[in-house]
Order: sequence, then structure tokens, then C-alpha cells
Amino acid sequence: MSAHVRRGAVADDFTGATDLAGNWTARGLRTSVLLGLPDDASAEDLTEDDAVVVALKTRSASTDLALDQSVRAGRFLREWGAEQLYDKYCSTFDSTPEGNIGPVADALLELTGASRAVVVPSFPDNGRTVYQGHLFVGDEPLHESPMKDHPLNPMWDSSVPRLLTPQTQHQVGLVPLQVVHQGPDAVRAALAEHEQDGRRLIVVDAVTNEDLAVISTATQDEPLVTGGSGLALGLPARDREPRVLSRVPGRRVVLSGSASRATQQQVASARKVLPHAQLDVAAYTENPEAEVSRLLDLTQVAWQSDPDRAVLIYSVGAPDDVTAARALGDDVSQRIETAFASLATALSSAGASEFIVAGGETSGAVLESLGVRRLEVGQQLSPGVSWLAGTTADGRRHNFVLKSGNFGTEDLFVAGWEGLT
Ligand SMILES: Nc1ncnc2c1ncn2[C@@H]1O[C@H](COP(=O)(O)OP(=O)(O)OP(=O)(O)O)[C@@H](O)[C@H]1O
Ligand SMILES: O=C(O)[C@@H](O)C(=O)CO
Repeated sequence: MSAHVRRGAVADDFTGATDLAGNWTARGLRTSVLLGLPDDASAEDLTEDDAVVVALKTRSASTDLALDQSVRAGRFLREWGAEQLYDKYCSTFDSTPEGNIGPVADALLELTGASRAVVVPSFPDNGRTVYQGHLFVGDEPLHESPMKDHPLNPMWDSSVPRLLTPQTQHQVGLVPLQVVHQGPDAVRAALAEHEQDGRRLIVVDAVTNEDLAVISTATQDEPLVTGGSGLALGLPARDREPRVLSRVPGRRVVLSGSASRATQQQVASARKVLPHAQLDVAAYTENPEAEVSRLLDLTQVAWQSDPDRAVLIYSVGAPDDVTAARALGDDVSQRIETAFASLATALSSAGASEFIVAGGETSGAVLESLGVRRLEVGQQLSPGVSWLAGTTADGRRHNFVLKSGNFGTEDLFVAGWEGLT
């Protein structure tokens, strides 16, 4: 397989999809993001693309739903012409012991007929590295990082083989960094040896982009690879400038439903500069319409006094906010997603044209409610974070940043707008 093949990806959340699409775009691949399961007609618009990412919302969904949608998305991509499928999950391996990373990888092995697939969560540009199978977030092992407190999938272990083993029907192997440093042929030989010994999902260490380039070369003929978005940076770069998105006239808003620590810092920094309000989860639970309308009114008042300034609406300002909200019921996270979804449609109707949305699940809920089906990828703001453009179900053109919880610079909510020309 040459470097110039069609690539398709199935991503388990919307921010993850745009993260990968940004990395492919940065390597010069013309990339589209399709939100939700595509219908057959969508393929007609993709003839010019080198890569297509289907964004699903399956990370925290039931395993049955995740399997069904991932396989249908994979089948669509293969029919479109994808020669290699990329199973994109989170660089912090977000999942529970029941899945969904393992079950989806197993199903895509069957779909593609692949006899094995690498497992590469590493994304060194964002501080995710894997050494001897252990996943680090910056200088902390995963289970000591802020991911230990994630409201949907707290991470309890840092060993990727140990995390994956209870989730998959297959045995799990490991190719350590020492082998990666010997180059692509050594990696290929190690993968073949694991396969012969019956191990079909094989974690490969990577701590730098050079390691990712070795893994990418070693796996260029494989029908399936799995990982965070970092592996995409291992591809040789093509000489094509990314599309540059321009401002869409209208108002600006930041919707942050992310519970991650990096987002809490971004919220704290933006609160010093932007008009802001926190979603009152108890009030929303009591009377959803009234709380959405309070936030909408407040936003419109702020726009009136400064039309060019973004307004920030957030749900977590401090870790205690999550603890407090949890007392309101098991389904509180889902309810908060619905709150942001309703608010987004109300804001779009009220004149918002540019959105920075924080949180993978939150982004999924917001873009689904706006009825955006496809995103163009524009300029990158920081690793994994790009400007995107799409059209809502009722025909409004909007710009978006969909920010994964732990990504983005601290001033993203304030300075990110400057990235638009
Ligand atoms: N105050 C809160 N209390 C409890 N849950 C909350 C609160 N605010 C947001 N949530 C929920 O927590 C989840 C956060 O997940 P989301 O994927 O949006 O962002 P994240 O935590 O940054 O994760 P990721 O790294 O995947 O982007 C969502 O389901 C959201 O509705
Ligand atoms: O890989 C990552 O860390 C992100 O793209 C993501 O999936 C977080 O939602």
C-alpha cells in the first residue's frame, strides 16, 4: 500500500474525530468529518477526499449500540474506498472494563479481515506517551492523572494491556520501545511473532513523533490500525496547505460541559475576561425551559453591550461542582448534555454563528441538536484543536471548535477567536 491510499476512520466521539481530522489535514490529506452514521448518498460528496472520519457518540454508549454503529460506519468507509481503517478512541483510553474499546476493535478486526491490529494511544504533542505498555499523561501515569476522576469513565489503571484484556476476546501483545527504536522492519517482525502466538491486538510503545512514524511505516499495509490521533502524525507529509476558515458574521459563544481539569483552567482564565454564567444544574433539573431561557437572556444582554465578545456558559468551574451535581441523580451528566444541546439551538436561532464547545460528549450533543452532518477542517489552533465549519439542519453556516477535555491552551476560550481570518 502506498502512502497515498484512501483512509477511513471510525471515531468514538466528536472531538476525537476532529482531533484526528486535524492531524490528517496537517499531514496534507484532504479530510472530511461526517457527524453520525452516514447514509449511502454521503459517499457521493467524498470523491475528492483522501480521508474521511465518521464521528460517532459511542464512547459511553451501550456496547451493543457502539458495535452496531461502528461496524456500519466501517462498512460505509470500506464501500467508499478506504483501504485502511483507523479505529479512533481516546488518547487516555477512556473506557470501562466492559468496553467499548475492546469490543469495537474486535468487531473491526472481523469486518476488515485483519489478522491483527496495533493499539497506539500515544499522542506526544499532547503529552500522551506509552512506555512498556504504561500510558502517561504528561509526567503522571494515567491512573494518577486527572482522568482518575472522570465522571463517565474514571481510569483506574495505566497499563494499556491490562485495561484492554478484560474488554477483548483476543490475547493482547506488547511491542516495547526498544523494538520500535530498531525501525519498521523490527516492528513488523514483532507484530508477526505476536500474531503467530495468537495475540491479535498489540500495544506498541511510542514516546515521540519519530516513534509514531516508525509504527505508521510498519503498519502501512495493514487493513486496520487503532489508537488516539497521534499515529496519523506518523504519515509522511504532503505538500498541501490546510483550508483557512474565515469569520462567519454573527455572535460568539463558548459552551463548556467538560469536566476535565484543563477545561477548568480554561474556564477560570476566561471568567476573568468574558461575560459568563454557570449552568445551574439543580434549577435545570427543576425546570429545564426556565434555566435555558435564563442563560439565553443573559447571553443576549451581554451580546448587546459588546457584540464581538464571546459569552461563556459552563457547567464545571471546580471539581466540587461534579460531586454536587452527582447528588441530583445518576443521569445528571446526560441531563447536562441535553441542557447544552437545547441552549445551542436557542443560541443559533438568536444569532450565534461561532461556537467553541468543550467536551467530547458535550460536543456530540450540541452538534447533533444543531443537525450539523458534515464538518470542513480549517486551521489548527493547537495539537488536536482546529477550527471547523458546518451547516445546521436549518441552513445556517457556523464555525466551531470542538475541544477535547484536556486539550487546548489555557487562553483558548478568549484567544481562540483570533485564529479566524
Ligand atoms: N457539573 C457537572 N456534574 C456532573 N457531570 C457533568 C457536569 N458538567 C458536565 N457534566 C457531564 O460530564 C460529561 C463530560 O464529558 P465530556 O466528554 O463532554 O467532556 P470531558 O469531561 O472533558 O471529556 P473528554 O475528554 O471526552 O472531552 C458530560 O456527560 C457532561 O454532561
Ligand atoms: O484522543 C484524545 O485524547 C481526544 O481526541 C479525545 O478523544 C477526547 O475526547
